[in-house]
Amino acid sequence: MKFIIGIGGMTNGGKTTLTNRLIKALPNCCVVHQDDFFKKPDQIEVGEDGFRQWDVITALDMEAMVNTIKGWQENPAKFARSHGVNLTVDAEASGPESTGMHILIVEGFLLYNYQPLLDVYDQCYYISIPYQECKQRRSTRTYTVPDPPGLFDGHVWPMYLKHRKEMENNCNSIEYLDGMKSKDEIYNQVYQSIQNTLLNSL
Ligand SMILES: Nc1ncnc2c1ncn2[C@@H]1O[C@H](COP(=O)(O)OP(=O)(O)O)[C@@H](O)[C@H]1O
Ligand SMILES: NC(=O)c1ccc[n+]([C@@H]2O[C@H](COP(=O)(O)O)[C@@H](O)[C@H]2O)c1
Ligand SMILES: [Mg+2]
Repeated sequence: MKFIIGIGGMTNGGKTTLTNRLIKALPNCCVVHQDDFFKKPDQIEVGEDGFRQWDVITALDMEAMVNTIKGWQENPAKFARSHGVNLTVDAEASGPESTGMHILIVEGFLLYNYQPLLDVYDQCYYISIPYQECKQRRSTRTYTVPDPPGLFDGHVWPMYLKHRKEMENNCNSIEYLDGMKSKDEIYNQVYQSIQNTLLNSL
Protein backbone atom coordinates (compact mmCIF):
# COMPACT_ATOMS: atom_id res chain seq x y z
CA MET A 1 0.00 0.00 0.00
CA LYS A 2 1.16 3.52 -0.82
CA PHE A 3 0.41 6.69 1.10
CA ILE A 4 1.42 10.26 0.21
CA ILE A 5 1.47 13.03 2.83
CA GLY A 6 1.76 16.73 1.97
CA ILE A 7 3.55 18.91 4.53
CA GLY A 8 2.79 22.35 3.13
CA GLY A 9 3.02 25.73 4.72
CA MET A 10 4.31 29.22 4.51
CA THR A 11 8.02 29.98 4.45
CA ASN A 12 9.62 29.36 7.87
CA GLY A 13 6.47 27.76 9.26
CA GLY A 14 8.53 24.72 10.31
CA LYS A 15 7.85 22.30 7.42
CA THR A 16 11.39 20.98 7.04
CA THR A 17 11.86 20.61 10.81
CA LEU A 18 8.64 18.60 11.10
CA THR A 19 9.38 16.54 7.99
CA ASN A 20 12.86 15.58 9.18
CA ARG A 21 11.38 14.19 12.39
CA LEU A 22 8.57 12.34 10.65
CA ILE A 23 10.85 10.58 8.16
CA LYS A 24 12.91 9.21 11.03
CA ALA A 25 9.83 7.86 12.82
CA LEU A 26 7.70 6.49 9.96
CA PRO A 27 8.58 3.13 8.39
CA ASN A 28 9.57 2.90 4.70
CA CYS A 29 9.27 6.65 4.40
CA CYS A 30 10.79 8.62 1.52
CA VAL A 31 10.73 12.38 1.05
CA VAL A 32 10.54 14.91 -1.78
CA HIS A 33 11.53 18.49 -0.90
CA GLN A 34 10.03 21.13 -3.19
CA ASP A 35 13.02 23.40 -2.45
CA ASP A 36 15.21 20.98 -4.44
CA PHE A 37 13.32 22.02 -7.58
CA PHE A 38 14.08 25.75 -7.60
CA LYS A 39 15.43 26.88 -10.97
CA LYS A 40 18.84 28.51 -11.20
CA PRO A 41 18.99 32.23 -10.24
CA ASP A 42 19.49 33.38 -13.85
CA GLN A 43 16.24 31.60 -14.81
CA ILE A 44 14.22 33.44 -12.16
CA GLU A 45 12.24 36.31 -13.59
CA VAL A 46 12.85 39.85 -12.28
CA GLY A 47 9.52 41.58 -11.60
CA GLU A 48 8.49 45.19 -12.16
CA ASP A 49 9.24 45.63 -8.44
CA GLY A 50 12.92 44.84 -9.18
CA PHE A 51 12.88 41.61 -7.14
CA ARG A 52 13.66 38.14 -8.44
CA GLN A 53 10.33 36.34 -8.26
CA TRP A 54 11.27 33.32 -6.13
CA ASP A 55 7.89 32.81 -4.51
CA VAL A 56 5.87 31.84 -7.58
CA ILE A 57 5.23 28.41 -9.08
CA THR A 58 7.22 29.23 -12.25
CA ALA A 59 10.38 29.64 -10.12
CA LEU A 60 10.23 25.87 -9.65
CA ASP A 61 10.71 23.02 -12.12
CA MET A 62 7.34 21.51 -11.24
CA GLU A 63 7.47 18.98 -14.09
CA ALA A 64 10.62 17.50 -12.61
CA MET A 65 9.00 17.43 -9.17
CA VAL A 66 5.92 15.61 -10.53
CA ASN A 67 8.19 13.13 -12.34
CA THR A 68 10.10 12.42 -9.13
CA ILE A 69 6.82 11.70 -7.32
CA LYS A 70 5.71 9.47 -10.24
CA GLY A 71 9.01 7.58 -9.92
CA TRP A 72 8.17 6.82 -6.30
CA GLN A 73 4.59 5.82 -7.19
CA GLU A 74 5.78 3.42 -9.89
CA ASN A 75 8.27 1.62 -7.66
CA PRO A 76 8.55 2.87 -4.08
CA ALA A 77 10.94 0.08 -3.04
CA LYS A 78 13.36 0.97 -5.83
CA PHE A 79 13.02 4.69 -5.02
CA ALA A 80 13.74 3.98 -1.33
CA ARG A 81 16.79 1.90 -2.11
CA SER A 82 18.22 4.51 -4.47
CA HIS A 83 17.71 7.19 -1.81
CA GLY A 84 19.30 5.19 1.00
CA VAL A 85 16.04 4.54 2.87
CA ASN A 86 16.01 1.29 4.85
CA LEU A 87 12.98 -0.90 4.20
CA THR A 88 11.18 -3.33 6.48
CA VAL A 89 11.25 -6.96 5.34
CA ASP A 90 7.68 -6.95 3.98
CA ALA A 91 8.30 -3.74 2.03
CA GLU A 92 11.45 -5.03 0.35
CA ALA A 93 9.70 -6.60 -2.64
CA SER A 94 9.15 -4.37 -5.67
CA GLY A 95 5.97 -4.18 -7.72
CA PRO A 96 2.62 -5.89 -7.08
CA GLU A 97 4.12 -8.63 -4.90
CA SER A 98 5.05 -6.02 -2.28
CA THR A 99 2.83 -6.32 0.80
CA GLY A 100 4.38 -3.58 2.90
CA MET A 101 3.26 -0.01 3.49
CA HIS A 102 5.23 2.68 1.68
CA ILE A 103 5.00 6.33 2.71
CA LEU A 104 6.09 9.44 0.79
CA ILE A 105 6.26 12.89 2.38
CA VAL A 106 6.12 15.80 -0.05
CA GLU A 107 7.26 19.00 1.66
CA GLY A 108 7.17 22.57 0.46
CA PHE A 109 5.69 26.07 0.41
CA LEU A 110 3.61 25.71 -2.78
CA LEU A 111 2.22 22.17 -2.60
CA TYR A 112 -1.44 23.04 -3.07
CA ASN A 113 -1.17 25.63 -5.83
CA TYR A 114 -0.27 23.35 -8.73
CA GLN A 115 -3.17 21.53 -10.34
CA PRO A 116 -1.33 18.30 -11.38
CA LEU A 117 -0.35 17.69 -7.75
CA LEU A 118 -3.72 18.29 -6.11
CA ASP A 119 -4.96 14.71 -6.49
CA VAL A 120 -1.67 13.14 -5.46
CA TYR A 121 -1.96 13.59 -1.68
CA ASP A 122 -3.76 11.16 0.62
CA GLN A 123 -3.39 13.57 3.52
CA CYS A 124 -2.64 17.32 3.48
CA TYR A 125 -1.22 19.51 6.23
CA TYR A 126 -0.49 23.24 6.17
CA ILE A 127 1.59 25.06 8.81
CA SER A 128 1.17 28.77 9.34
CA ILE A 129 2.54 31.43 11.68
CA PRO A 130 1.74 35.15 12.09
CA TYR A 131 3.40 37.85 9.98
CA GLN A 132 5.82 39.11 12.67
CA GLU A 133 7.04 35.62 13.55
CA CYS A 134 7.47 34.74 9.89
CA LYS A 135 9.44 37.92 9.19
CA GLN A 136 11.62 37.37 12.26
CA ARG A 137 12.38 33.71 11.48
CA ARG A 138 13.05 34.54 7.83
CA SER A 139 15.58 37.24 8.83
CA THR A 140 17.73 34.53 10.44
CA ARG A 141 17.76 32.26 7.36
CA THR A 142 20.28 32.28 4.52
CA TYR A 143 19.05 30.79 1.26
CA THR A 144 21.29 29.83 -1.67
CA VAL A 145 20.57 33.38 -2.84
CA PRO A 146 20.28 35.62 0.25
CA ASP A 147 17.18 37.82 0.52
CA PRO A 148 17.85 41.38 -0.71
CA PRO A 149 16.57 44.18 1.59
CA GLY A 150 12.80 44.58 1.33
CA LEU A 151 12.12 41.18 -0.26
CA PHE A 152 9.95 39.93 2.58
CA ASP A 153 7.45 42.81 2.53
CA GLY A 154 7.80 43.48 -1.19
CA HIS A 155 7.49 39.93 -2.54
CA VAL A 156 7.44 37.02 -0.04
CA TRP A 157 4.49 38.14 2.09
CA PRO A 158 2.24 39.43 -0.74
CA MET A 159 2.82 36.16 -2.67
CA TYR A 160 1.99 34.15 0.46
CA LEU A 161 -1.33 36.00 0.83
CA LYS A 162 -2.18 35.45 -2.85
CA HIS A 163 -1.32 31.74 -2.80
CA ARG A 164 -3.09 31.16 0.48
CA LYS A 165 -6.34 32.55 -0.96
CA GLU A 166 -5.96 30.41 -4.09
CA MET A 167 -5.23 27.32 -2.01
CA GLU A 168 -8.27 27.82 0.21
CA ASN A 169 -10.42 27.95 -2.93
CA ASN A 170 -8.74 24.84 -4.47
CA CYS A 171 -8.61 22.46 -1.51
CA ASN A 172 -11.01 21.65 1.25
CA SER A 173 -9.28 18.69 2.84
CA ILE A 174 -6.29 20.46 4.38
CA GLU A 175 -5.53 20.08 8.09
CA TYR A 176 -4.20 23.41 9.36
CA LEU A 177 -1.40 23.38 11.95
CA ASP A 178 -0.43 26.18 14.32
CA GLY A 179 3.29 26.75 13.73
CA MET A 180 3.51 28.72 17.00
CA LYS A 181 3.19 25.52 19.01
CA SER A 182 6.43 23.88 20.09
CA LYS A 183 8.28 21.60 17.68
CA ASP A 184 7.41 18.64 19.90
CA GLU A 185 3.72 19.50 20.06
CA ILE A 186 3.44 19.86 16.28
CA TYR A 187 5.33 16.64 15.70
CA ASN A 188 3.21 14.69 18.20
CA GLN A 189 -0.01 16.06 16.73
CA VAL A 190 0.92 15.14 13.15
CA TYR A 191 2.43 11.77 14.04
CA GLN A 192 -0.77 10.81 15.89
CA SER A 193 -2.95 12.05 13.04
CA ILE A 194 -0.96 10.03 10.46
CA GLN A 195 -1.09 6.92 12.66
CA ASN A 196 -4.87 7.26 12.98
CA THR A 197 -5.34 7.61 9.23
CA LEU A 198 -3.06 4.68 8.48
CA LEU A 199 -4.82 2.44 11.01
CA ASN A 200 -8.21 3.40 9.57
CA SER A 201 -7.07 2.63 6.03
CA LEU A 202 -5.93 -0.94 6.81
N1 LIG B 1 7.55 24.98 16.24
C1 LIG B 1 8.57 25.84 16.14
N2 LIG B 1 8.76 26.80 17.08
C2 LIG B 1 9.79 27.69 16.97
N3 LIG B 1 10.67 27.71 15.95
C3 LIG B 1 10.53 26.78 14.99
C4 LIG B 1 9.49 25.80 15.02
N4 LIG B 1 9.61 25.01 13.93
C5 LIG B 1 10.69 25.47 13.24
N5 LIG B 1 11.25 26.53 13.87
C6 LIG B 1 12.44 27.30 13.44
O1 LIG B 1 12.02 28.13 12.36
C7 LIG B 1 13.03 28.18 11.35
C8 LIG B 1 12.45 27.65 10.05
O2 LIG B 1 12.16 26.26 10.20
P1 LIG B 1 12.07 25.31 8.95
O3 LIG B 1 11.66 23.97 9.43
O4 LIG B 1 13.32 25.39 8.14
O5 LIG B 1 10.85 26.00 8.15
P2 LIG B 1 10.35 25.88 6.65
O6 LIG B 1 10.92 24.64 6.06
O7 LIG B 1 8.85 25.85 6.77
O8 LIG B 1 10.81 27.13 5.97
C9 LIG B 1 14.20 27.36 11.89
O9 LIG B 1 15.08 28.23 12.54
C10 LIG B 1 13.55 26.42 12.89
O10 LIG B 1 14.41 26.01 13.92
N1 LIG C 1 16.38 27.16 -2.35
C1 LIG C 1 16.66 28.20 -3.12
O1 LIG C 1 17.35 28.09 -4.12
C2 LIG C 1 16.05 29.56 -2.79
C3 LIG C 1 16.59 30.71 -3.33
C4 LIG C 1 16.02 31.91 -3.00
C5 LIG C 1 14.91 31.97 -2.16
N2 LIG C 1 14.39 30.83 -1.67
C6 LIG C 1 13.21 30.92 -0.80
O2 LIG C 1 12.83 29.64 -0.32
C7 LIG C 1 11.53 29.81 0.23
C8 LIG C 1 10.87 28.46 0.35
O3 LIG C 1 11.57 27.63 1.23
P1 LIG C 1 11.13 27.54 2.78
O4 LIG C 1 9.66 27.24 2.75
O5 LIG C 1 11.95 26.42 3.33
O6 LIG C 1 11.42 28.85 3.42
C9 LIG C 1 10.83 30.79 -0.67
O7 LIG C 1 10.14 31.74 0.13
C10 LIG C 1 11.97 31.45 -1.48
O8 LIG C 1 11.94 32.86 -1.41
C11 LIG C 1 14.95 29.65 -1.95
MG1 LIG D 1 12.19 24.32 4.35
